[in-house]
Amino acid sequence: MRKSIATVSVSGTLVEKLEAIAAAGFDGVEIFENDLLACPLPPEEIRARAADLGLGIDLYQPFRDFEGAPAELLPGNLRRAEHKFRLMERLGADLLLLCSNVSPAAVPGDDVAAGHLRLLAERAAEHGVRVAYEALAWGRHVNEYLHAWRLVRLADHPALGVCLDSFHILSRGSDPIGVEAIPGEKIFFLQLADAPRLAMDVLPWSRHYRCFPGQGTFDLAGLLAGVRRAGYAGPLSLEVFNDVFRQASAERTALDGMRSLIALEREVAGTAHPAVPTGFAFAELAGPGGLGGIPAALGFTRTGTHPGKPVELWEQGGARLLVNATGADPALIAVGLDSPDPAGAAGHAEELLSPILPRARTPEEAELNAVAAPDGTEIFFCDDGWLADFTPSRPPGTQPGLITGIDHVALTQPRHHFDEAALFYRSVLGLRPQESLEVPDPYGLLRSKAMSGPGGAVRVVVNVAQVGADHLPWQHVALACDDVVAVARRLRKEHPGLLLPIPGNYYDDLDARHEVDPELRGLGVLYDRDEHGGEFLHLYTVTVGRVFFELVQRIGGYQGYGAGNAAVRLAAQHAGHRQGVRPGPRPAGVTPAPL
Ligand SMILES: O=C(O)c1ccc(O)c(O)c1
Ligand SMILES: [Mg+2]
Repeated sequence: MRKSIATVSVSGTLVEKLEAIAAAGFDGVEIFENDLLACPLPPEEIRARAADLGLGIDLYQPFRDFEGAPAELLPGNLRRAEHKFRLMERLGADLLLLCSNVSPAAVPGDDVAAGHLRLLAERAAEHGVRVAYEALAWGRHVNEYLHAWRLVRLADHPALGVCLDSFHILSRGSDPIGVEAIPGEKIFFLQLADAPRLAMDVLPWSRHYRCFPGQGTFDLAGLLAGVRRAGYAGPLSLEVFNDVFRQASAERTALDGMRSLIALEREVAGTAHPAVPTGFAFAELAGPGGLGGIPAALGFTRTGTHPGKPVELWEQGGARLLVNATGADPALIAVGLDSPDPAGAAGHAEELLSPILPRARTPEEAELNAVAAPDGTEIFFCDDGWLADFTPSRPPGTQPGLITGIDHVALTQPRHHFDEAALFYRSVLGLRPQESLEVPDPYGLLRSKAMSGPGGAVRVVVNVAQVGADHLPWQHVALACDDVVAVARRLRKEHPGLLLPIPGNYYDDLDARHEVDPELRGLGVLYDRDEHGGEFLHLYTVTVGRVFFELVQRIGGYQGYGAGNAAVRLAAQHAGHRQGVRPGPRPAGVTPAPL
């Protein structure tokens, strides 16, 4: 379907917005009035600029506070409308969006409102303009889409139809099934926005927190399927008011919007994701100086070396780490995911605008494709072939140990790209959002979202500094094990400096909440319990460069991440860093081993 986006959804001047929108491949735009008013170009030139960029002007908006206005305001309102119709002729736009009246002065009564709508449609038709009437969720008398449709039917004019906006429909909890009762040709326009579930009034929720489809919690695929069944064949148009998008790169936001529409169309078509990853193949760390000896200290064995690159393979149980000696500072630089169909997964990623990264490869090396996650981490789609690229330094066989695999990786996002990350992991990798929360940090606030694949085989936590530091420094690899206490005992004895010290106050509070093994206190093991009795024991290493390790033990089906302990962990990490090295940004020039 034709794809459009409202100019309000991206940052910049009107011309910058149009350029970014065109570059992302959109067919059209909704011109938002504020963007036009602030633009130094006359409407004819805006029209020409859009045409040069290959963009149609699908809609001009918003026109406000018209239907049901007190009688004495009608002449002035019609005068306003005439001006806008003439503007639209200059702009080459033939569809005007009318928002339902929000004025406290608006009078109730469907007959009056429908009469006004008819009048507006008659005047519009004289200019070759059509009017799409939208029920704002906070409209004074009209705030339900089916009410807007009743008025359109009453007004009964060919130049009048409805504009459906997913936010106004779904934020109020209206049943979207009603869209199927509206004849497709009377749905003049469809605006799409998602939103996180927030307990707040609909107006600030709409004006500050909308996001692209797939970034929030609304069932947009269900709504779109219904609108299509109704026979709607017009554009899918993103209309997102979002405080972060207003600051972010317009190019990146527009591209992300396009990705969201492609993913939505695939979801409606039932081709959402062909090859959801089934596990972690490896985590690759830039490890100059061997990561401070942490892999060996944690019980990993070096099992192979790459013949052509300074990369070592370290294994324990089902966990594999690649330690890449390039780079200035330790960091997590790539993640390998087991894929049932690596080629299909790579093709899917490309369709979702995540290009396969260029990679130097000798003919003997396994063919392996990677895409860049929003934070720059390279995500590889793997089958078992890549292991053969390493020259074994041991006889083959599983390296026994207490660690059994990789439980999750936690990545930190650039400040403006948290929603982009959620959409990337959901649409490109097929992971589902699981847990979203805010964690206090001594110097700010961290926002965190866990995404996971079927059965929790792949778990990715994305973090972003909500307030405070511009770019959160730390990433981590969480290793699964069957007995965290045994690991902790051994580390305490053999590498006492490796474990992150946890304050006694934490254990006093833990004792107040749960009866736990008193040994946890001395070992620095943290604890959580869920409402089903599932338990979580975990511990942290100190940080090297940007990265640290967590060891986790899940008991009784626990699905979380010990979120309640994250604030204590962050404070302990900051304390450690004030005594030692401060964390730096991701080292420049580190290229993941293109296996
Ligand atoms: O917040 C608003 O005023 C507003 C304006 C135009 C729209 O299409 C909309 O959905 C909301
Ligand atoms: Mg709207």
